[in-house]
Amino acid sequence: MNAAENSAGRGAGAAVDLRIEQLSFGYAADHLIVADLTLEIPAGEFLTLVGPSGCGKSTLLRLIAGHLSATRGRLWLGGRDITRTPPEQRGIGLVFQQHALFPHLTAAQNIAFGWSIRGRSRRECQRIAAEWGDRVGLSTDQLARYPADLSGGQQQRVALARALALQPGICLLDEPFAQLDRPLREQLREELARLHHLTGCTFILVTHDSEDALRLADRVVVLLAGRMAQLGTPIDIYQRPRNHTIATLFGRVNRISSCEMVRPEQVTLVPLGEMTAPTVGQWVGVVERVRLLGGVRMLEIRIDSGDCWTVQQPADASWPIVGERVGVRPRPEAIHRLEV
Ligand SMILES: Nc1ncnc2c1ncn2[C@@H]1O[C@H](COP(=O)(O)OP(=O)(O)OP(=O)(O)O)[C@@H](O)[C@H]1O
Repeated sequence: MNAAENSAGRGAGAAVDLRIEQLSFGYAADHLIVADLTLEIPAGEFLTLVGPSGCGKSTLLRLIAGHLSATRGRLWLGGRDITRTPPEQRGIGLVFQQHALFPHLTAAQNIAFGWSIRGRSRRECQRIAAEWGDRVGLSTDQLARYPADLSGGQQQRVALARALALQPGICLLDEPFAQLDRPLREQLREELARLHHLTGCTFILVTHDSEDALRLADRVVVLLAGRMAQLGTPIDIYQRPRNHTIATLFGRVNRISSCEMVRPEQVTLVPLGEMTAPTVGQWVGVVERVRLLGGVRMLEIRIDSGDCWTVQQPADASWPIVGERVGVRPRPEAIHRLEV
């Protein structure tokens, strides 16, 4: 057993569950930012929190971390009531954008900082830093550098290692990769999934990137104006969003009627000559635009009724072309009814 695993630090080792009970909070007395939120997160779950800017995602994370105190409600971590527990005694790992690394400490010293202030020897701290540095993909050379001499991605790896090295039962991540470019984000997304698997820790990730949210999560919480608007598996949220606002957070939406929608990959294109009668469940439109997006071909089709639909095809499709008239036919089983 290594020093980290052998630790007696609060929450060290096993993942813990979190219960949020009727939690409310407002920066001003007359305006709730988090409103009567109840949620149970089982130990080891990867939960993502998604919602439009200003809906209260970071505020909720700060309440869980203990940097803000709830106006109403309770928080239970591993069966322990932590509602009034100071942040440093909650045993929660944090990777927040605003939690900068200590500039005067090397990457290795940053990673082992939590253990160093708990009295671990220098040698133990070095070993912990090497072990966690390796787990997050930092080289020995990078571990010896100061944060200012590391790239943004490397700094976030240090922040991740620093949070996870203490083996918290739960780790809160607030947009950790928001500042990074797309290829790096994708790489770190995969690494985050690997680290979640490796540590078994409960993860709560705030993100405005719907792809992160859907790819990483066991379950997704959608917050709208401080309230839980939907909770479900990624497939639930993507294919069966409760309303139009939620649907648009997670990708393109084709509206069939005021309360029915279909996703772009669930629409079949039909040559006009092969359109069947009667015409219920199919429409005709003209291709206005074709774009290659990663591995797919996206078409924008102006339906005769005036609506614009997005239809997804494999990247190597060559039909139809811009200006052509086509039939569009949503797969009946993929048509989803929204609450209005
Ligand atoms: N310290 C503060 N004092 C007063 N209002 C605040 C404070 N911090 C945040 N707010 C307000 O609370 C609301 C929720 O903010 P929060 O940062 O939780 O949203 P968010 O969903 O994380 O947004 P984003 O995705 O833009 O980061 C916003 O309207 C914001 O302006």
